Amino acid sequence: MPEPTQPTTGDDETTTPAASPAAAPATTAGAGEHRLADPADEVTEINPGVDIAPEDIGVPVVSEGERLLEVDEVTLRFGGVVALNEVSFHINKGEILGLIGPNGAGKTTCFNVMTGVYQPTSGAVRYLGKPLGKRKKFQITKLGIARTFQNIRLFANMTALENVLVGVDAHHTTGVVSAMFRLPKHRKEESQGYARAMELLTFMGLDGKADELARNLPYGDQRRLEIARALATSPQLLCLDEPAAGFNPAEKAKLMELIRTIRDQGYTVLLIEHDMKLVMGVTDRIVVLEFGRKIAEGSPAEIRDNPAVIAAYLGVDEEDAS
Ligand SMILES: Nc1ncnc2c1ncn2[C@@H]1O[C@H](COP(=O)(O)OP(=O)(O)OP(=O)(O)O)[C@@H](O)[C@H]1O
Repeated sequence: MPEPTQPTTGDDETTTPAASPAAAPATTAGAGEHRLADPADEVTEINPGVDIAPEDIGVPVVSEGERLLEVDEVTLRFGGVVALNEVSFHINKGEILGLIGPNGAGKTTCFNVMTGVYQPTSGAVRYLGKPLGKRKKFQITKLGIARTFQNIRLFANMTALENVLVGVDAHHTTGVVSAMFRLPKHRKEESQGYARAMELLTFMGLDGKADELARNLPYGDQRRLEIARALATSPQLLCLDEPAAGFNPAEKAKLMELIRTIRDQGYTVLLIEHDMKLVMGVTDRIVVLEFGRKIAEGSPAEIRDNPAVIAAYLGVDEEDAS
């Protein structure tokens, strides 16, 4: 994605980009070393918001199938570029929604608008019925929207465990004084946070890597660590930006299983992904963007047969594609 030409509205980005797919060795699925957690493992059960329930921080909880987030006629311009053009769609609690489209369609920009990186030029994003407004990134994280990045952003010089603890800390309620004097409430939060972080590392098959520096982890592990860190913020909505980039087919198949397991444990997932097999295999519904506009929305089967979508991907006129 190009460098921003518009100032961000969120807090400063403090993460250090980790090794890129080209710079780091890919994991070899099936090699045994970097196993994804088996969804059937009892120990891998996790609960969203296990430490802090959303209602504890004033966030209403919606039931399965109810509308969690709504993108309402959102337009975003970067100078002359209309990255999003009156885009509307919604995400229901408990579903896996795919956001697809050719390169430059506006998918990542959409994530950026939903997570407070950019303010829409017009339109609104509503979460649990309320506009996100000018909330900053950390405030949106606290409300329950977490994301991973197309280009992995981990704290490269921190261990896997420390990276996840950063996510857990987002919900800590004790302050500096409590920490300095190691008051009981702080110590309790700290030990709960540690347990939660280890639980998430186990869930992602990374428990054996807890003490390794993020930058030394193989590429596939870095991608899974990013998901663990996002889950550590106890989100209601998990946004994954091309989580399978750089994965081989076996790793993609495992990722698909993992995404399903994440949903089965109560999370709602929004997935940007170029790999059509993965998107078609794991999502309940798909929204398609092209040149910043929504061109289709429907079930994977409907999207697969949609002439406008086929045309967008093949780069031909819609009539020629039908
Ligand atoms: N910060 C920015 N400044 C200027 N233009 C931008 C910026 N971010 C995105 N764009 C432009 O907005 C459009 C949408 O970009 P975006 O990265 O959202 O597409 P995408 O669908 O995520 O693409 P890809 O699949 O290649 O990641 C593109 O034309 C892009 O060049």
